[in-house]
Amino acid sequence: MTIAYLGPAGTFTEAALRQVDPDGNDHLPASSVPAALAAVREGRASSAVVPIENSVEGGVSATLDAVATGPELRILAEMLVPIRFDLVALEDKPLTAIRAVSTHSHAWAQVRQWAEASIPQAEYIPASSTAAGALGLLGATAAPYDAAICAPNVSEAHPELVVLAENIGDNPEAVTRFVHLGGPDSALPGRTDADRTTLVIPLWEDRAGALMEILEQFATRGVNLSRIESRPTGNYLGDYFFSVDIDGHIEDERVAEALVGLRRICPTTRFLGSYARADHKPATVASHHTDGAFTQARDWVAGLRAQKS
Ligand SMILES: O=C(O)C(=O)C[C@]1(C(=O)O)C=C[C@@H](O)C=C1
Repeated sequence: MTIAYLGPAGTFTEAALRQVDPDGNDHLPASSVPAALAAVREGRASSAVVPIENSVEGGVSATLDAVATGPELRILAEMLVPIRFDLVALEDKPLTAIRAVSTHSHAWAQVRQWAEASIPQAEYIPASSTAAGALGLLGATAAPYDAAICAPNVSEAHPELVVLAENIGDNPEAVTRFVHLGGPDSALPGRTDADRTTLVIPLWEDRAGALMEILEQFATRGVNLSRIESRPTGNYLGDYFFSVDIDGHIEDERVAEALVGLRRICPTTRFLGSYARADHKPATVASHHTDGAFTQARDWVAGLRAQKS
């Protein structure tokens, strides 16, 4: 049961993976989100863990785009990881002496204010992950940077790294949401009282009111959206899809009814999964949007239709 993840060891993604598989060691580090997902799609891994949303930076585009096209995948679970960044180097030195610093672009976005105030002279060098940036300092060949920004557990695992500044994130409450994905035939996680469903909705027809028509499918069934982002398909300018998280499980009548409506107006709508929310926050459901209200109304219509001569 190999699990692929955005590696190497020491990334925040690995911390999320440890929540799913604390003692396992059949973990396959990948150098990018698409590479981790390709390992599942090509059968080299049974599942993968990747970041999907950060409380400061928003959706992780690499993940939103990679799951929107290509062979389908299913989200099995989500995990939350509190984000804490340290600045590390190979030797102790004043912050004013740092020439270039490396980290993942999402991490850089979360320390930007600190960096502007504390190391304004430093050039930013992107890394494929926070741990990859830090481990680059330890490589056999000299890295084109002399400091890196990573999770504290990287310097804990590699005592050669000196921590120059601790807890440098602009928002100390930052959290990243990760998802555990399997192949399209993965068993649907059971319904709890606090679930989330993730969808990809390509804009079927570019016309006035198209987005409103999509949103109406949720609004009229009492389904709350917790995230909506538009992403370019890459096909041509102005061609977009929506990446959407809604409160609830496909086994909830209101969610199932909304998906029926959605699929009618956007026939290429993609279901990415229904799974338990990591924060266990239950959806607020009005009495006329409960399972009972939907089945009662449906039974009423079925009864009327059965009265044929
Ligand atoms: O580079 C890492 O350590 C990752 O796990 C990736 C990632 C991300 O893509 O957002 C995860 C959490 C942090 O927000 C910064 C980077």
